[in-house]
Amino acid sequence: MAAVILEARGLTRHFGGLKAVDRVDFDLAAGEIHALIGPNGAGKTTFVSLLSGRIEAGAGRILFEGRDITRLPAHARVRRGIAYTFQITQIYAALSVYDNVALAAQSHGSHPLKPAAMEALDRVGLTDRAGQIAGTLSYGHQRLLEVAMGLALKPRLLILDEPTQGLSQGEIEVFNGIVQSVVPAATVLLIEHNMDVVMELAQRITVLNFGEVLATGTPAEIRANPAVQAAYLGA
Ligand SMILES: Nc1ncnc2c1ncn2[C@@H]1O[C@H](COP(=O)(O)OP(=O)(O)OP(=O)(O)O)[C@@H](O)[C@H]1O
Repeated sequence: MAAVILEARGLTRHFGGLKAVDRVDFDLAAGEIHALIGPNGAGKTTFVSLLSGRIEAGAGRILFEGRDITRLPAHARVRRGIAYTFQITQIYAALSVYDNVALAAQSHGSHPLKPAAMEALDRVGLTDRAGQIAGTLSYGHQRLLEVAMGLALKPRLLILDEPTQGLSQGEIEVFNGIVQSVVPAATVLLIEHNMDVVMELAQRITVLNFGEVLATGTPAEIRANPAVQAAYLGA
């Protein structure tokens, strides 16, 4: 296996009595596309929120590029190269498409700003819409803008939470191409319910169930795993 870029050990987050993420061990290989799947409520969003620092771990630790980031605030993790695009609410609806991406590029410290912002827009195919007010974009284009904002941060690790939700088939194909273009320079961790997207993109898949890792493996191994079929794929 390639070098490990991110390592979680015993990562845990409970909400009251609910074990949303429970003692999870997880390795991400540098340069891979890794999908995180599992039934609704399995703990996927909570898990990536722990990795990005949006929420604090109850126990366990996270190493990123060999350094312990468990207690770092989210913004410090962004500076280390972890970008988490999670929800459309990240977009500034009243600003132009360009300004949204430029803000992300600026927070990365890119200089000059314009080429960095335009490159990110070009990668998601939104160059022609640079001047448009972001809130007037179609839903699919807003999701692509969100990905462009993530790319403008020049991440080492890009975490995408259900990025294809609500996209048309054509937009999904564009999205798949974008993700494939990001690796292996960067690493991608993808929460995804669309199994066609998972099977096309992922080199490895981790299945979460009730806050625990049920299985990790290649797409073929995961498809053939009886426990996964019972808990998720066959459902
Ligand atoms: N802030 C919170 N307070 C209390 N419970 C929470 C909180 N966030 C998540 N949970 C609960 O933790 C469990 C895991 O939720 P999470 O959103 O991580 O699952 P998920 O696998 O991402 O689900 P989905 O596929 O539906 O997005 C769920 O039972 C959820 O209701």
